[in-house]
Amino acid sequence: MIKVDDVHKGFGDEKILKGITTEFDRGKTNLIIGQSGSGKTVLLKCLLGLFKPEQGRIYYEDKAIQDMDDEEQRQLREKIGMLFQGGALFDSMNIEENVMFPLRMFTKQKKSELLDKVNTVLKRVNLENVNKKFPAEISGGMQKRVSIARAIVNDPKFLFCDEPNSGLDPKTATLIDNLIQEITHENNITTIVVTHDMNSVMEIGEKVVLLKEGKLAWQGTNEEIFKTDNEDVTNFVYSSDLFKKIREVQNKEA
Ligand SMILES: Nc1ncnc2c1ncn2[C@@H]1O[C@H](COP(=O)(O)OP(=O)(O)OP(=O)(O)O)[C@@H](O)[C@H]1O
Repeated sequence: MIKVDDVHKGFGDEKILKGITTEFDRGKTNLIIGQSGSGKTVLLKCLLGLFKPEQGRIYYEDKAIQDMDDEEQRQLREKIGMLFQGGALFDSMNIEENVMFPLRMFTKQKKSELLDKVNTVLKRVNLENVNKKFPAEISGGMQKRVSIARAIVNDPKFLFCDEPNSGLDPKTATLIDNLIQEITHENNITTIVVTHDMNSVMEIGEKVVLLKEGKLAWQGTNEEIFKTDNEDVTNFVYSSDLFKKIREVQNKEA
């Protein structure tokens, strides 16, 4: 579990996060949504300790990052998996080397043990026989699966995904979403996904946090989001014509 308590963050005179309080649950896919510029990435960077809030605290389980010494922060980083926007694989490394990268940073195990772990996670994301290929030689969806394998190879307790679907066709995007959710449940991970994608909200939004202009506008589940009359939610969700039509049909049927 990650708890965010009254977090404020700005740059110069500009206030970006204006007192965010929420919780991200363990064993669930927690989604942060909101319009461009609402502060999603800034919040993610605060959670990761890359930005220091001017006010407020962020708790990992029971301990606030603000109270952790350097060694505790290093230990925390070991428990975090990151799935970056665009995959961010190293072009000059083959798939096996890409997935092994975080293990090399954090462990001193023998190469054969590392390779076992790499093969286990590649198998988990349904990728076999690609070890010696380079990122440019596989599809975007496969690259994304490699990125997921790399994010979970260290057996993280916390998984952060920044726009995991960007650049994927709808079917592949759904496969990636479902994979993230399955791994979250299997390993009881606290997963946080930053997304614009309403399909992701429908598919895997076990907890959804909507930001608007640096404030928490609404939070709830994917089932609740389509029922609420909260204006910020309806403005965000039904800015898409498709979802507007779905709502019209639902209202007619009701
Ligand atoms: N390092 C920084 N220095 C100054 N301003 C920043 C910095 N990082 C973000 N901002 C500002 O914070 C605001 C929120 O940005 P943020 O990237 O969190 O939005 P977002 O909700 O993630 O948007 P998008 O969906 O487009 O990625 C923006 O106005 C941005 O210019």
